[in-house]
Amino acid sequence: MNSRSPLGFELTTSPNPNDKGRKRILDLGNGSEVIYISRFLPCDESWKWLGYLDKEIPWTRPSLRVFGRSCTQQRDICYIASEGLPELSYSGYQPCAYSWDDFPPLKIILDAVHEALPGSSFNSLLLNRYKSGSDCVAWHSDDEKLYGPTPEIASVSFGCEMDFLLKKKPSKALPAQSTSRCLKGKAADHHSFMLKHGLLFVMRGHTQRDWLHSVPKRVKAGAIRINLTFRNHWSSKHGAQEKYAFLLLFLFSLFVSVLVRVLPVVSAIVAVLVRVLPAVPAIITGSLSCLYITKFIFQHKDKS
Ligand SMILES: O=C(O)CCC(=O)C(=O)O
Ligand SMILES: [Fe+2]
Repeated sequence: MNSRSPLGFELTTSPNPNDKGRKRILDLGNGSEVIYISRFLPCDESWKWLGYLDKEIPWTRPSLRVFGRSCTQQRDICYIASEGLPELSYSGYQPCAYSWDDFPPLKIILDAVHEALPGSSFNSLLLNRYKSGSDCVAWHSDDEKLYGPTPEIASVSFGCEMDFLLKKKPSKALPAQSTSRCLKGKAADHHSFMLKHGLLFVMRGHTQRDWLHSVPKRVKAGAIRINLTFRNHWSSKHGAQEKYAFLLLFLFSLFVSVLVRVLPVVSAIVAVLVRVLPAVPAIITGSLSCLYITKFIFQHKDKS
């Protein structure tokens, strides 16, 4: 796939077939997993993408309200969403939603991500730019209701390598101390990944429900890093469709359970009818004959 960028160079997403990165899947347990494909985009192309994104995207560094205090977000962001989606809002900030048509080359990466993740369907994109070593993302999970119960979040990285950390949320069922003791020797509750230039990293299943992630500050102030996080924003239409499907399923199961109870009664009535019906002509003829004989006897009795 090719598209001419506003900068005049060809932007492609067709990775070098000889250098195509392998898809690795890490099962985090309890229905959470991450996928990473290094060299998802070829190195040279990824540098072109970095240049394009750095110059063409209208980056903003928003002011947020966190625990009642205002602070500046420690990275630049931009938000792109398909038409008709409800507005995104977090920590008292509502980013302006740009359209995919404002940045047509981004559709090339969107298509490549869809191709790499069969069944995925992303309709919004949050772009992050880390300009210096002090830019970062604190521990959080992207578990907003608008992403649904098991969000799939696919992120493509460009530029300077940064660490991506995952840590398990404390279990609600057990006190914090006994949780770590219980998990000892079992599945790890911390993971660290290197977000390399051109890498596709995906979190899915219950990862947002059960895990926190962060991109910590770098000790050495390095070069710029840009990251694209593709998300599927549940529209109210999806929610309504789900409720409607649930109602239909409920009515159908109610109908089946009533049918299962009523069916034996109906079949008993049918069985009785099947036995009685052939006798009906005989019963009618017999009754009429009786009537006629009784009438005949009474008429002759009156005359005599
Ligand atoms: O920069 C990254 O790789 C992660 C960004 C992130 O976690 C987010 O935008 O929610
Ligand atoms: Fe995140």
